[in-house]
Amino acid sequence: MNVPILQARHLTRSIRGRAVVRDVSFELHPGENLGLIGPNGSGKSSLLRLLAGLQRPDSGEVMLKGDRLSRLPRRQIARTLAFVAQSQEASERLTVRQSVALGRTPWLTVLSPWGPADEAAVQKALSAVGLQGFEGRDWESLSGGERQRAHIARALAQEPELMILDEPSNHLDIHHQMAVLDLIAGLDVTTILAVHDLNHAMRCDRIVCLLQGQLVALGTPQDVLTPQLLREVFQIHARQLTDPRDGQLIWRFDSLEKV
Ligand SMILES: Nc1ncnc2c1ncn2[C@@H]1O[C@H](COP(=O)(O)OP(=O)(O)OP(=O)(O)O)[C@@H](O)[C@H]1O
Repeated sequence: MNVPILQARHLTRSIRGRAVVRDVSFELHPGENLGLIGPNGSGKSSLLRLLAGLQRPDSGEVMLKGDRLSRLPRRQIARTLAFVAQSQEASERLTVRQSVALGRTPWLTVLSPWGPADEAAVQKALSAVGLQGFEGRDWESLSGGERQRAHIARALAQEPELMILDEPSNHLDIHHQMAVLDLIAGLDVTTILAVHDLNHAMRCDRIVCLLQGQLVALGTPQDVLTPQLLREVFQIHARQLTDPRDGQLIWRFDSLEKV
C-alpha cells in the first residue's frame, strides 16, 4: 500500500474560542483528485491552510508523505506542495512572468541558480493556463480571472507533487472555469480543491464534505452527493437528471421552500 501523500490526523483549530475545524481526519493518496465541499463558513479554507502548513492546528497533525509537516523545512514543503489561495495578492510591481517565476524559488540554490529548466517550467505553466503573451504585463493590469490563472501558473511552475487549491474557479468565466478544471483534472499531480459548484465536485475522485468544521461525509461523488446529504448540509432540494447525450448525471437544485 502506498504511503498517503497527505494525512489529516484529528485536526482541530479554533479562532477566538470557536472551533472552525473540528477533529478532521482523512488520507489523500498519490494521483487522487479530492474535492472539498461545504456551505459558506464551514471551514474549507481554514482546513486547506492547515493542510498547506500555513497555519498550525491547535491539536492533531498533518503528515506529508509520512513526515510531520510541522517538522519539515519550508523549502522541502514547497518542493512537494503548492497552495493557491482563494484571493491572493501579488506585488503590483511584478510582471506576470516575474510573478510566475517565483514558483521556482524552492528549486533555486547557490549551486543550482536560474537556468533553462526553470525558464521552461515558467513557459509551460503560462501556456497551461492560456497566459502566453502576458509575460510582460504588469500584475496590476490583469483582470480578476487572469490573476487567478497566473496564481495557478505560479503553483504549476513550482512543479509540486501536491496542489492545494481554494476555489480555483473563483473569478473565472464559464470557459475558463471548464479550462481550469480540465487542466487540474489532467495534471499528473495529486490535488485537493475546495469547490462550490457541485457539478464540478462530481468530477473529483472523492469528496470530503464539511459542516460547521466537521467532516460529515467522505467518499466517491456518487456516495457523498445524495439528496439527503444535500438537504441536510446545504438545505436544498436536489435531483439528478441524466444528460441524454452521454448519460452523464447532472444536478438540478431548488430551495426547500419551493418544493
Ligand atoms: N480571522 C478570523 N477571525 C474570526 N473568524 C474567522 C477568521 N477566519 C475564519 N473565521 C471563521 O471561521 C469559519 C470558517 O471560515 P472558512 O473561511 O474556513 O470557511 P469556508 O468554508 O472556506 O467559507 P467560504 O465557503 O465562505 O469561503 C467562518 O465562520 C469564519 O467566519
